[in-house]
Amino acid sequence: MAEQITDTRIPTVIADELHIVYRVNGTKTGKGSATAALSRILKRGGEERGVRKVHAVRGVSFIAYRGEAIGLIGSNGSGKSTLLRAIAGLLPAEEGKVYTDGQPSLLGVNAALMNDLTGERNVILGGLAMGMSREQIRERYQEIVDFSGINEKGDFITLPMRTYSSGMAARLRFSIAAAKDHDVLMIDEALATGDRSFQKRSEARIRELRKSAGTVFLVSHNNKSIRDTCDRVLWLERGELRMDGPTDEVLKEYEKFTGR
Ligand SMILES: Nc1ncnc2c1ncn2[C@@H]1O[C@H](COP(=O)(O)OP(=O)(O)OP(=O)(O)O)[C@@H](O)[C@H]1O
Repeated sequence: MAEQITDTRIPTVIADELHIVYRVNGTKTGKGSATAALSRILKRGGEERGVRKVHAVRGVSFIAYRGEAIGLIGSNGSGKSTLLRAIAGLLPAEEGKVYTDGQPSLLGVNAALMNDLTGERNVILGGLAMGMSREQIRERYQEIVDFSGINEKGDFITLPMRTYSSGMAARLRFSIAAAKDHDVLMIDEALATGDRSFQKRSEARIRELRKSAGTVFLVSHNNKSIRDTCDRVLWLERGELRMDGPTDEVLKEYEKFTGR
């Protein structure tokens, strides 16, 4: 008899046997030269010489559901950021597929705001980039600035972002992204950069975002942040999914692996 389907959860992201490969040019002698570039252009078909492939994600499959907060862990270079960028549609799949419900938003520490513009202008720019109207941004503006804590030590919001410390800039980026309810919000290491009180505020906001029915992915090397925010963890190692399960179980194995 056919098995009855009782799963009523709503999938938001499906990765099906996903492979991501980077191609790096100019890895042979004469790398950056104009003649090397020209010969690359002139070469047709086959694998080009001097092009190195980096197979960063190798056959990863999982289903994420609405209301879940999923931690992504793994040692340096294991493919966490690459996987997030692929889910956001910023990298093409070499093989396999990613399906998403709605537009995923990727919030990286390097998310592109304009360094020469003031914090104020960047709040507007970031809001518009996320699809908010000017009206919505105006309504939320003070909330974003207060949440970021940028103005706690003076009127910094009217200074260009290049005058901010890396922690201050990361806080502002997080605050802008967190001002909107997202279908799928992906956060790459943002929590590691703020100070402890800001980390606590952002963890609370992540929990709220989850409640408003979205899915949150969090990449972090801070096991405590993962423990406090996520109920499920994906552990990547050398581009492969080594474990997928409840936070406590996966972190226990991961801590054994890393010797902590
Ligand atoms: N733009 C790129 N071009 C070529 N290779 C890349 C590129 N970005 C990342 N890689 C390679 O892909 C692999 C996975 O990198 P990725 O940044 O996804 O790892 P990560 O798990 O996020 O690492 P970390 O914890 O250090 O941030 C690494 O081997 C890295 O060298």
